[in-house]
Amino acid sequence: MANKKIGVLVMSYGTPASLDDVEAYYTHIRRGNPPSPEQLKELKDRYEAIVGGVFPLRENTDNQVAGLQQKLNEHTAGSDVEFVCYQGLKHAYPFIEDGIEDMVKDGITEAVGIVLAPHYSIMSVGSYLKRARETSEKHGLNISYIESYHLHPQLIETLANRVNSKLEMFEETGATREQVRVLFSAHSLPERILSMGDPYRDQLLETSEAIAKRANVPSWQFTWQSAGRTAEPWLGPDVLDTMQELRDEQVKYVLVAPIGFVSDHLEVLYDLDIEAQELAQELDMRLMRIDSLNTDPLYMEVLADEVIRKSKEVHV
Ligand SMILES: CC1=C(CCC(=O)O)c2cc3nc(cc4[nH]c(cc5[nH]c(cc1n2)c(C)c5CCC(=O)O)c(CCC(=O)O)c4C)C(CCC(=O)O)=C3C
Ligand SMILES: [Fe+2]
Repeated sequence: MANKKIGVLVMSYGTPASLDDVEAYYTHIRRGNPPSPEQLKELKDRYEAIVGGVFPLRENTDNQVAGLQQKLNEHTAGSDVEFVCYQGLKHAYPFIEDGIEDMVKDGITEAVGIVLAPHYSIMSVGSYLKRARETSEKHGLNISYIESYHLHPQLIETLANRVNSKLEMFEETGATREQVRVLFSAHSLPERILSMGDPYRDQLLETSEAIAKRANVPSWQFTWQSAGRTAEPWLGPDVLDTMQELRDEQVKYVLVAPIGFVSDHLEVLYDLDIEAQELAQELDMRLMRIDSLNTDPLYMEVLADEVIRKSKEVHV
């Protein structure tokens, strides 16, 4: 029988639960400033284009948390430790603060926090951890964090498999591996993160390089996507500009691998599958993307392994 319960705070960006929730969600992202009707319509249109009436995005995260819980149970069966997962979202209910308060209510005193994003940035993971830290301190919860896991061997393995299987699909249609340009991509952030010494870009390049090596990718480069529309400069080049350049280089086959995202989100289903795909048609280019990890057992193993390792370090 388990006599020690350790809480696991599973954090992510959060996605609205329905089309009606988009306004409140967007207002939260904009730090309480409601979007203009035009901005709201534009975002709602993007969601509508991908969900077609149903709204499956929240389920992706719910399923990942359930998958991690199950993996952790497998690992701890018969031991005296039990892990209990709680969700904490940045911009939607249950918020990071709610997850921590639920743990405290359940009598949990020790916890590990992990984010459903492998790469650390002050502006992404860093801000999740800051909020978790502040709320935990208020409640006297002893919580430690996994900041990144961008080179975890099973993460590289499963992403390399996904790249490989799409390269094979290209080969089946008559292209050679050398003719396919693999574009590793991630969510852009404001350029100023670089002068802040942020590890985000370097970690993304390390993941890309490790996958390229393991999957024997002859031709690849890194590009950004989904930049915000604010006045300040965001990291580039953007995937759409990169595709224009590839056309000038006569590249006909492109495989995009959005390694900064771990499940099917707006950035994958809209920015890549609709927007980038439309451009590919215009450029007479064949564009594919790797499947998202979602509840991939190897990804669940990565998360469980990180949580167990951290808990052994801190909560012996
Ligand atoms: C680094 C990063 C990740 C990856 C790491 C991580 O996962 O943390 C990420 C993920 C996500 N971003 C998401 C959605 C949105 N992000 C926005 C806006 C912004 N993202 C930013 C950064 C990131 N975002 C930033 C700096 C902004 C500007 C405002 C702000 O400072 O926050 C906006 C506003 C409108 C727009 O600009 O499009 C939306 C709707 C969804 C859920 C989509 C769904 O529902 O499927 C997910 C997974
Ligand atoms: Fe975002």
